[in-house]
Amino acid sequence: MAARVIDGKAFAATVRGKVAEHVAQLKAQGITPGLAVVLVGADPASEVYVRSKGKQTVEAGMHSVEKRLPATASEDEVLSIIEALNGDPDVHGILVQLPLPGHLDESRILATVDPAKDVDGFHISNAGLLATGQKAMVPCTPLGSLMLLRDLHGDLTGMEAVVIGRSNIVGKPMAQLLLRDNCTVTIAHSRTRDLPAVVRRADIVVAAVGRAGMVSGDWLKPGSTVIDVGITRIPTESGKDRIVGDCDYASCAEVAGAITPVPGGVGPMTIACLLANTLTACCRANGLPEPEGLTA
Ligand SMILES: NC(=O)C1=CN([C@@H]2O[C@H](COP(=O)(O)OP(=O)(O)OC[C@H]3O[C@@H](n4cnc5c(N)ncnc54)[C@H](OP(=O)(O)O)[C@@H]3O)[C@@H](O)[C@H]2O)C=CC1
Ligand SMILES: Nc1nc(=O)c2c([nH]1)NC[C@@H]1CN(c3ccc(C(=O)N[C@@H](CCC(=O)O)C(=O)O)cc3)C=[N+]21
Repeated sequence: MAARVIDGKAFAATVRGKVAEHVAQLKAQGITPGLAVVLVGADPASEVYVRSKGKQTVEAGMHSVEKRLPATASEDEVLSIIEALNGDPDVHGILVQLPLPGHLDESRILATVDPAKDVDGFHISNAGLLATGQKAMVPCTPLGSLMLLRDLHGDLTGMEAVVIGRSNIVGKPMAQLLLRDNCTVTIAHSRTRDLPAVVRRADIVVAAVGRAGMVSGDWLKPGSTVIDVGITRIPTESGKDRIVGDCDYASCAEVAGAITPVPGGVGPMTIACLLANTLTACCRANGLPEPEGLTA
């Protein structure tokens, strides 16, 4: 039987609608949540994301700030922009678009963002809070993936989850969230022996690798849920890029019980969760109760 297609695009629109409702309530009290995006250099893919983040921020009723620096910007210039945003009371969320140009020290830059405004959840203090089961800012892509899984399955307790990829921005926080929801979690990576056999154990597979079509349907346990985080750009004859995931969609959709498409799966959830995190940060900054259903 063909897998159910998990409509991340539609779910993300619902999340953004909830965020917009909360924002309207805050604005009635004279509070406008604000998100600042810092973009260093002009990577074309980053330009696309930053533009759609700005548009969706404004559509949700929030204040949107864009700080652009040339690819040649010095580390001190980037740090002083972040420090200014840390001190700006109209800004509740700060996102430094990755990847950064190679001459910049990414960990030093991310560590400069005020953890309370770290809507990406990349600051080590947020990573540590998440790992120790405390209230944190949770990275957007794992948070969005978890929302899709909870919507599909309700309680995840006892499920076997295999996360492929161990990056600090996707794989590791994803594994932490699944663990917190009582899954039995395995993290696989490039040194994993017999990856297909590991994946075959999984009720839930999260693929966050960046290798187009790597996971094939015959790796999957029939009926399992596949969350495809990967995004690889493939040039097409028309000159416009097409994006594909880490899973071979055609063969996986024959075996899985449910699968996220690329595009239209996890990607839109990432941006919706960025707005949700900005709202959460704004509520915390103002000592107000947090929105329900929009945090982990
Ligand atoms: N949809 C969205 O919103 C988002 C999508 N992405 C996409 O998700 C993907 C992953 O991103 P990110 O985590 O930043 O990537 P990284 O490159 O930081 O991490 C990739 C991970 O995949 C592992 N890996 C590489 N090759 C293999 C292999 N052959 N078998 C098993 N594991 C392997 C690596 O292992 P090792 O550690 O051993 O090197 C590493 O842990 C990318 O395609 C990215 O574009 C990212 C963020 C948001
Ligand atoms: N500090 C930081 N935080 C990030 O969250 C971050 C980042 N840097 N750098 C790049 C990655 C990638 N990322 C995506 C966001 C949205 C889509 C998205 O909306 N994708 C759509 C389609 C987009 C298209 O067609 O290109 C989809 O999958 O349907 C994808 C990927 C966030 N990232």
